[in-house]
Amino acid sequence: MTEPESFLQLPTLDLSQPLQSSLSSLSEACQEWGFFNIINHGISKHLLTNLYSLSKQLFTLPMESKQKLGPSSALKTYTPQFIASPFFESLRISGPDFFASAKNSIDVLSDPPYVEFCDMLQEYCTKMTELSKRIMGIVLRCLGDGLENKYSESEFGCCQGYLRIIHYTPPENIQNEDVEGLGMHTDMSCITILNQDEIGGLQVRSTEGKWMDIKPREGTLVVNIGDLLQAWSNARLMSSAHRVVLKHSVTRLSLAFFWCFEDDKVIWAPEEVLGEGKERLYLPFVCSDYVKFRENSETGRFDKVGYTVDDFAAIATSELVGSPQDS
Ligand SMILES: O=C(O)CCC(=O)C(=O)O
Ligand SMILES: [Fe+2]
Repeated sequence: MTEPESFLQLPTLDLSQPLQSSLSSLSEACQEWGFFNIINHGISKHLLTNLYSLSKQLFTLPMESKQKLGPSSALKTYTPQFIASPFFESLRISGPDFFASAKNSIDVLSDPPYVEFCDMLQEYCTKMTELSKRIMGIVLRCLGDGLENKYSESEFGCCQGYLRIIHYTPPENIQNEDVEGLGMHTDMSCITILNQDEIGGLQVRSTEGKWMDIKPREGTLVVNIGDLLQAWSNARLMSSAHRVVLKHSVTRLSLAFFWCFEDDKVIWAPEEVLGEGKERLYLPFVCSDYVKFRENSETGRFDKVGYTVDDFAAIATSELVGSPQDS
């Protein structure tokens, strides 16, 4: 496995400041890495500490309990270890009614249920929804003047979010080796907002194939562009491959909020977004068809390099994989 050679210095968007001064560094970061940091985002330390502590408790429940929400249950909100990786498990909370989604799962898991946990998840996800809308607007501004007003509602107005609480349990006694907690992949979202704990381990792959650490910083959330936005922007915004490496024998917890197009949305870059003189790079495709393609090609194949939207809809490879219109 390649050793990361350095850590990546990403631009930080301060949401309490006027945007103008950071717009050009942000545009560059979105094109080159598809990753940037945000601060002063309105998520309190208190909320995060409580969410982390209750989430950790939840993952210490016995496997028989957690399996009640596993892939063969009715809810399917829990992903046990050995699906994404041997060390990764997660719980999914879906919108638009985050409280109901959290309560459905937590009622099954614990008796008595943690109502305060559902309240916190509702608060966190509602804030993430507001943040996602705001950040989407900013990213559209990076693509050009006037695009925020033009497309925020018309193209992104039906986006929905979901949260994944992710718990990593590394093997004991890791010694000078990188253990992948989550293998190389791109996100299937428009944007993802990630809170990683102080353990670190998130890495992004450069175009030359070098792994760069994205170090955790207190009070900072990481935003990254996902495949849906890469395709919608005709690859002017980059959905970079990333992974999580476990370097210490301690558990790690992260909160990943995915902001996605509605299932039946057809992804097709508007003319004005294509970029000057640029050809179209993607065939139109239906969002849920891409999600299905990824699920079918990845389940139980955590040792394989992940597929991306380029494998699914890039015009150059369309003859190999077939376009969604053919099926
Ligand atoms: O756990 C992390 O820090 C990253 C998770 C991630 O990349 C994902 O769930 O897509
Ligand atoms: Fe990811």
